[in-house]
This record gives sequence, structure tokens and C-alpha cells, in this order.
Amino acid sequence: SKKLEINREQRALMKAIVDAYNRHQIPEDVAKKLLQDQYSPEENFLLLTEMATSQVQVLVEFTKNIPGFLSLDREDQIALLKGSAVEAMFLRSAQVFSRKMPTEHTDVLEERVRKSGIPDEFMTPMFNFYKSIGELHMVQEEQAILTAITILTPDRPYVKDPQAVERLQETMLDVLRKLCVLQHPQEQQYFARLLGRLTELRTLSHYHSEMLASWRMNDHKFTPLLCEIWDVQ
Ligand SMILES: O=C(NC1CCCCC1)[C@H](C1CCCCC1)n1c(-c2ccc(-c3ccccc3)s2)nc2ccccc21
Repeated sequence: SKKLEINREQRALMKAIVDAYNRHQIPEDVAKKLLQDQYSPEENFLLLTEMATSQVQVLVEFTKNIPGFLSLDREDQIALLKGSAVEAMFLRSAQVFSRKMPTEHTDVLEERVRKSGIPDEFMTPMFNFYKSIGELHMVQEEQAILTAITILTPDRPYVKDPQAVERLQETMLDVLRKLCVLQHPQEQQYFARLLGRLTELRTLSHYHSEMLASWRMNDHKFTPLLCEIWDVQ
């Protein structure tokens, strides 16, 4: 029916976002590194800060390709990036964790992350989120559009024109809704479950400053970019 069909304009929008999402992959595959060796909390913290610094740069490039983003108020663009960077990091970590790999690799990866230096009390919510993302078996279009929807959240701190952001987010939500029906015709509430993950993501991301501050080591060093993004130091 007309209502459900992805029209030409939406197909172009989806292509732009998926191309940008694939173009801006994380340079070094952190999963491969973690599967190679067990690192000390200090080495893991350094690995996280390196991965996170490059991921923020990747996120900025991806965001610039979201149709309409660059026509938003300049300060609102910064507010949206700052407000979504940690969530995008956890979303990308979940996608890395849920990537198709032999079971024993997933088990080793889980073990390495559990022993990375992050305090134990954060492990349950973090892995609950990773596993709930994994169970969705998202196609890459859904992953890319979900990341764009996360960035285009109107109620981030300091956004001056939330309506303009809401208009862009609604366009993305409409495409994602149609895509979910097409990709997962059996699962009625798939789209609703997908959006429910964004709520879980926001809750998980609330802990990030505490996770970093209580990483099992002394003298936590951050890059200036991460001090800005992570609300630390
Ligand atoms: O490198 C990583 N993630 C990259 C981020 C950028 C995008 C690609 C993925 C880290 C590593 C964890 C182990 C120690 C080294 C770093 N990672 C996490 C995180 C746990 C906590 C995280 C965090 C983020 C912000 C603030 C406070 C805490 S990220 N979950 C993973 C699941 C699977 C593979 C790696 C994973």
C-alpha cells in the first residue's frame, strides 16, 4: 500500500545515510585486538580512549552526511553531537559485540570486556543492552538510521530549536518504521522494540562518567576531545 511503501525520496535519504555509515567505519577493529590478548586495566583504558577519540571523529563525519543536519543552527549541531556521542559509542559497541562470530570468540570477547577494568556493577546493564541489541539482528540500514535517530534527539541539553531537530528525526523515524515492516514482516512490534532500545541506551549512558572515574586504576588520562564529550576531569 502507498502508506507503507518507501518512496523515492526516502530511498535516497536511506542510501545517503547507509553510505556514510559504511564509509565511516572504526579504523582499528577493537574486537580483534581484544580477542588477541588480555590487557591490563591501564592498557584497556588507553585502548578505550583511543577507540573513543577516533569514534567521535567518525561520528562527526557521519553526522555531516545526515540530510538536513548542516542546515541546523551551528550551535545546535554541536549540542546534538555532544549529547549523543556516548550513546553512539555504546550503540556501536553493542553492534561490535553482536557481530556474527564463532561462539567461543563471543565468549572470549565478553570475558575480556568484563575484565577490562570497568567496575562490576555496570556489567549487568551493559551486557543486557548488548544482548538485547544482538537479539534484534538489525540489518545495516537499520543500524545506520537508528544511529541517525539517536543523534537527532530534540531534547538534548542546550538545543535552542528542538522543533527543527524533531522534524529531521521524524523523517528518519518514518523511514525506519517502513524499513522494519519490510525487513521483519513476521514481528509486529519490531519497530517499537527497536525504539525501546534507545531508552535502554540513554539509561546505560547515564553511568558513563562514573564508569570512567571508577575504572580500576589510578590517574585516568583523557584527550581534550574526550574531556569535552565525556564530562570528566
Ligand atoms: O573499545 C570499546 N568500544 C568501542 C568504542 C568506540 C566504537 C567501537 C567500540 C570498548 C572496549 C571495552 C574493553 C576495554 C577496551 C575498550 N567496548 C565496550 C565499552 C565498554 C564501556 C564503554 C564506555 C564508553 C564510554 C564511556 C564509558 C564506557 S565502551 N564495549 C565493547 C563491546 C565489544 C567490543 C568493545 C567494547
